[in-house]
Amino acid sequence: MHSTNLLLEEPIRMASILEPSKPTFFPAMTKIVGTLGPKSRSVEIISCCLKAGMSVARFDFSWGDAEFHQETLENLKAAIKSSKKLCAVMLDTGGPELQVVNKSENPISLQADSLVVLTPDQDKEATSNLLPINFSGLSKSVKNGDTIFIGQYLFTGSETTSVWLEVTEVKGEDVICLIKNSATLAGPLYTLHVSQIRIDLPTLTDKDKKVISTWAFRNKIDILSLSYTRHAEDVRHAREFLSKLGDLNQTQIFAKIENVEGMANFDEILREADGIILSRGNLGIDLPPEKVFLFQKAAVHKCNMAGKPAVVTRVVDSMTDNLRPTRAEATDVANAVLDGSDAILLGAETLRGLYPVETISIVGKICAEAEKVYNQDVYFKRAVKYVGEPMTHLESIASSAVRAAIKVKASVIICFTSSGRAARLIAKYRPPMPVLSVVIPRLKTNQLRWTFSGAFQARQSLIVRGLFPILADPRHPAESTNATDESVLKVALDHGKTAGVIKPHDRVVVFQKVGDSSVVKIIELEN
Ligand SMILES: Nc1ncnc2c1ncn2[C@@H]1O[C@H](COP(=O)(O)OP(=O)(O)O)[C@@H](O)[C@H]1O
Ligand SMILES: C=C(OP(=O)(O)O)C(=O)O
Ligand SMILES: [K+]
Ligand SMILES: [Mg+2]
Repeated sequence: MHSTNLLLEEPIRMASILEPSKPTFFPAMTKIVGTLGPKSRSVEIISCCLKAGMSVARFDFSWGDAEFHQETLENLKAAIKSSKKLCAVMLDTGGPELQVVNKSENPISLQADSLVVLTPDQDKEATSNLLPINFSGLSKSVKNGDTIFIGQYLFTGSETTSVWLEVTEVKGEDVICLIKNSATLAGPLYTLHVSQIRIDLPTLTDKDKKVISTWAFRNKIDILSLSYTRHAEDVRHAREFLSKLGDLNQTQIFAKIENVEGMANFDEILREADGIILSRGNLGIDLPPEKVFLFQKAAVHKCNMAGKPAVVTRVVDSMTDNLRPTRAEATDVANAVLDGSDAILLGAETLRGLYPVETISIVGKICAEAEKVYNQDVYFKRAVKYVGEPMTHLESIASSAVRAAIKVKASVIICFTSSGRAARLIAKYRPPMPVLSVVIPRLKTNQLRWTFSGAFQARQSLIVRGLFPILADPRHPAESTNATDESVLKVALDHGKTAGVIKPHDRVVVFQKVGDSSVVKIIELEN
């Protein structure tokens, strides 16, 4: 590989490593998505999560019912209000997920070198030799020698509750497997992953559609996380479904790449999706271990070049019950940032972990350190080269804004945006300083009522590295006149000052569109 692929500012003085990190108003430019569940659903804990740096809350419908998630969401709203921190809401679908059906919920011990039968007959009791599952097509999909993994929901890999099976025989609808390691399945939800096998179920299931048209519709979710996306068509289909549900036509779709089929169709999926989640939990099982990092580097790079957010999952599993991550995990978080990720998604750590707040805080600190040595210069040149010439006016000005901000050592970039597009384009060039994206609402009508756009767009930028949104007052006219021009800018500057990112005599780069032209201006503050 070419040496410029090392996206690290060099050289680093060893002594500088020990310099304590300066406290900043925000933990990191990289965003943190927290999965909310039993250990992270009180107003108090969620407030602490927000203050520690969580900017997106994930509600995973693989698990829990709508009522449970609604209660958590109401608490999230209260926490947002009291902590004055913005947070986007992400709904994660169940999708074609295979599950063990264990009605009694009694623990089941599986012995290495014994046989176990997977059966679609859900009336049967789960035992050490028989596991009912929620899918009748398994016997048609697998063949002898295939590998099946069964793990607790949000398995971390370090439990003694995960088991590997090898298919030895297919008998009617049953699949007979050899147990490769001893394990005890204890807990309410166990998922199955069959390595590199296509599961003949729709990506958006009937259950998912029901949840979206009720829970998601009621709560106007910002981001749909589409589990097990395998084709661009999956994204198009989900988009069409959302488009008929009122405000959900503004919801973004993040495709979760969880298996080799999604990986093989990555380019076309990326074209359709608004962002990508690298679901390393499932993908880490589908791929041979030695290939996981290659996928990550290639996928994050493609997302960066497309200017679409890349989210990496399963980073500090061991923090589910430990106060410190392992060395490998801490290094992995930093590498995800150096690879160019926008956000880190926490699963078991925040959902059922003992230390949800500490986890967010430590991950934020690691991200911040990695950002400091991220080789923006190499990245910038690569991004410009990738786009080629001629660039669109907007992209040319957006990248120039980032360059200007670096050259004049601006403390922030202020970007006016309505759709969020301009802010995302600036973020694409990975400025080392925060971007305050001032979202200017647009008045729109569906012939029944007038509404303002902007709220979705502001929250959706909470998953993009470096973007910090401010929703402008809708009473300001969208068209910038000289009078409003200064006033909205002043609100943004005041916001930056209160937040501590802008100080007297700082330089600030402002990006805006005036009429049809994109404009960058550099302002030097007096006080
Ligand atoms: N200084 C300013 N004060 C208030 N509004 C502004 C200012 N500068 C630009 N705007 C408005 O912000 C909006 C930005 O939206 P737009 O340029 O369409 O961005 P995008 O392509 O990101 O949606 C425009 O309506 C523009 O008139
Ligand atoms: C986040 C993941 O998926 P799930 O929704 O099953 O947690 C993953 O596989 O990494
Ligand atoms: K899920
Ligand atoms: Mg998964």
